[in-house]
Amino acid sequence: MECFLMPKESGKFITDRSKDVLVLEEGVRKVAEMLYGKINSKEFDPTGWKSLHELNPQVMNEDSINWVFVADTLNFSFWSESEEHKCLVKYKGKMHSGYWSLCAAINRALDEGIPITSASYYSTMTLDQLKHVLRSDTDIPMPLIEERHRVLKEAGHILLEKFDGSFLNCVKESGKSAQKLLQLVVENFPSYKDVATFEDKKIAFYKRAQILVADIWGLLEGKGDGSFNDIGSLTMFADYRIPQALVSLGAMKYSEELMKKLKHGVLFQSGERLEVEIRGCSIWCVELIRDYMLHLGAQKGDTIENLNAVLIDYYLWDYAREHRKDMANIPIHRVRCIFY
Ligand SMILES: Nc1nc2c(c(CN[C@H]3C=C[C@H](O)[C@@H]3O)cn2[C@@H]2O[C@H](COP(=O)(O)O)[C@@H](O)[C@H]2O)c(=O)[nH]1
Repeated sequence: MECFLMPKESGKFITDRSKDVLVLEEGVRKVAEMLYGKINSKEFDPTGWKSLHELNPQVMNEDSINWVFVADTLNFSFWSESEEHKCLVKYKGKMHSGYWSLCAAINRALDEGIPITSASYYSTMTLDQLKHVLRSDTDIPMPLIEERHRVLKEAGHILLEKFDGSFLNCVKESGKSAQKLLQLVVENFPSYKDVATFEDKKIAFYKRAQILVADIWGLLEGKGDGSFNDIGSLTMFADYRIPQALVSLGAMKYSEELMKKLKHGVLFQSGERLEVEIRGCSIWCVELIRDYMLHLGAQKGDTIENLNAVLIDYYLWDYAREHRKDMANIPIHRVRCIFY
């Protein structure tokens, strides 16, 4: 079995050697102070996963757990060439873009009587059936539809073979450990194995695997099968939105060289040095933000209930969605892959 540095250690290893992405101590402190002011808000409470997002399942049951598994199996690469022309999915009278277009499409299918969250169904779906489920309400389709079809069928077959067709069985096998569930996911579901090589070191980001564990924790509000005693060991999820937010907020900085490529909309390859530096530095940057928030709490003598990289990530991701316009001067890095 090949051994990879886990995401946290990968983040540190990459940050210490990064040439085109910098983590800025001063900016980290500024963001930590901004977030500290929100520490008692809904956003920093596990119940926020449902109450803040109407498209997320609102009932804590096995169907919802299988909904999360399908959503996170397909949770990648929603960005479009142009902000004006992109895939949009209309659900209950509202238009949804990006990751939320996927959630809207899943809910639309369920409303139409298509059992899209049942492994016995999606493990044998045809490409045309999936194209119908994920159909856009604009003339721009959801990106990577063939890859989505491949990874969804593969995940469905494995879930049927190894976990009796339900992700709840995988969660139960983890014995309430986030790290155990993370390992079960990356060892059993190949499309979740989000790894790379950086300066001859095998590193892991495990973005979709970590967010899958976190979304189960959020759905179950950290209770029952989701009471992971080690949820704090997960890092932020290295996607293409959080780096944009971190640079926009001044906690991270790109070199002139890298900025030029981003502004030209260069297509990066998954695993290339610049892309790995962006993802790795984002992980470490959020680790430092969390540490500084804990330091602020200790200084003020506050007892902080829930503070972990997961809730910081969720907050920053929602923040980036709400401040899309303010962040327009910091382009996302464009990659087409199944990992994020
Ligand atoms: N780091 C991080 N990356 C996240 C998420 C989510 C959705 N999670 C929500 C669901 C429940 C929670 O309440 C979260 O609010 C999607 N992504 C990634 O973003 C990209 C899509 O972006 P856009 O094109 O703007 O929709 C794509 O790479 C996708 O994989 C997150 O939370 N954190």
